[in-house]
Amino acid sequence: MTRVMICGDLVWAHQECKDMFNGIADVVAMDSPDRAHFLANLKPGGKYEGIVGIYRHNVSADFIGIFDREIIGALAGSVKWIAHNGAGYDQIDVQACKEKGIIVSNTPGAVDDATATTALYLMISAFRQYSLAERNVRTNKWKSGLHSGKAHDLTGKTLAILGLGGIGLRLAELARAFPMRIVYHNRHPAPNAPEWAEYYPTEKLDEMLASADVLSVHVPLRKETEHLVDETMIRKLKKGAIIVNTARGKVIDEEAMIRALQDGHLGAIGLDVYPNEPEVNPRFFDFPNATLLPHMGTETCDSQKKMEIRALTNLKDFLQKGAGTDVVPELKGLL
Ligand SMILES: O=C(O)C(=O)CO
Repeated sequence: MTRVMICGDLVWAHQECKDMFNGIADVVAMDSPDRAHFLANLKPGGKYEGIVGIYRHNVSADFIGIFDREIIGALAGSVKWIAHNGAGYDQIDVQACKEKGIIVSNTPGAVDDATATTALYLMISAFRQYSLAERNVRTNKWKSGLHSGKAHDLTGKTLAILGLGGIGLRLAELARAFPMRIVYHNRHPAPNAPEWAEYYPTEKLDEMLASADVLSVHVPLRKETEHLVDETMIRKLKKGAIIVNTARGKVIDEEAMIRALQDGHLGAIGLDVYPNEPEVNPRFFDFPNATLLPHMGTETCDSQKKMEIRALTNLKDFLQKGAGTDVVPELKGLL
């Protein structure tokens, strides 16, 4: 029987997994305690021999590390599909997969609600000083250090979205309810952008930044997007602007962001992601105007179940129809 591997525990979709692969594949759990054990068991005679597809979750990196060139190189020729659970697939060396003819899929759509509401929470907290206010209550400081002069309504403010994909679009819809003015930058106009979302192409990016009260980052981490939000971009925001990041920490130059908080150019920040998670730069703890979360963009049972099912469906569709629907853009040409 065909074999597929679950690499990183399933939490919510056990029954769905059983139903989906019943009669079409044996499901093998990756239970290696470390990378050496994993690599050894990919070899002929090892417990993962003969697998053709892999369901992968980032939690597996805690044991075997990320799917870098070493791991991709060690996968048997039988492996043709990696169904990643998550929107961001920066923990998989997609170029190495391409060279080996392995397709990678992700779970766009399934993450949109939970991640957009996380960005919304960070934005509201940043505008209204709610993070500091909560810290105050817990330490018996009441309104100490809270000034209405530093807090703002969201109504009428401009939200600039860097990367209007599924998450950015959901955030735009939520923020529109205040109402906020919505502007966005993509390399090309987003095909499903509503008419009220104003598009700023690269030539007009500076204009967008200068008009933004808050910049929310929603681009995937790739070589080209590492430190995309750099000193220059941050300084083009108006004084007192807010930055929110629920995408990936490395998309922003963290040192530049800290400098801009220190000299007051940025009014506040809201972060769910950091360059070297789970480490958080302790310098952020000194800023009363920083709202910080431990990467919980999709930490809801509803969304995580959707994500597990979407990743498993990609794997099942690969087995039954030759391809899943959510192939990552870099590999679409391989099909
Ligand atoms: O889906 C992703 O890429 C995430 O980061 C989940 O929070």
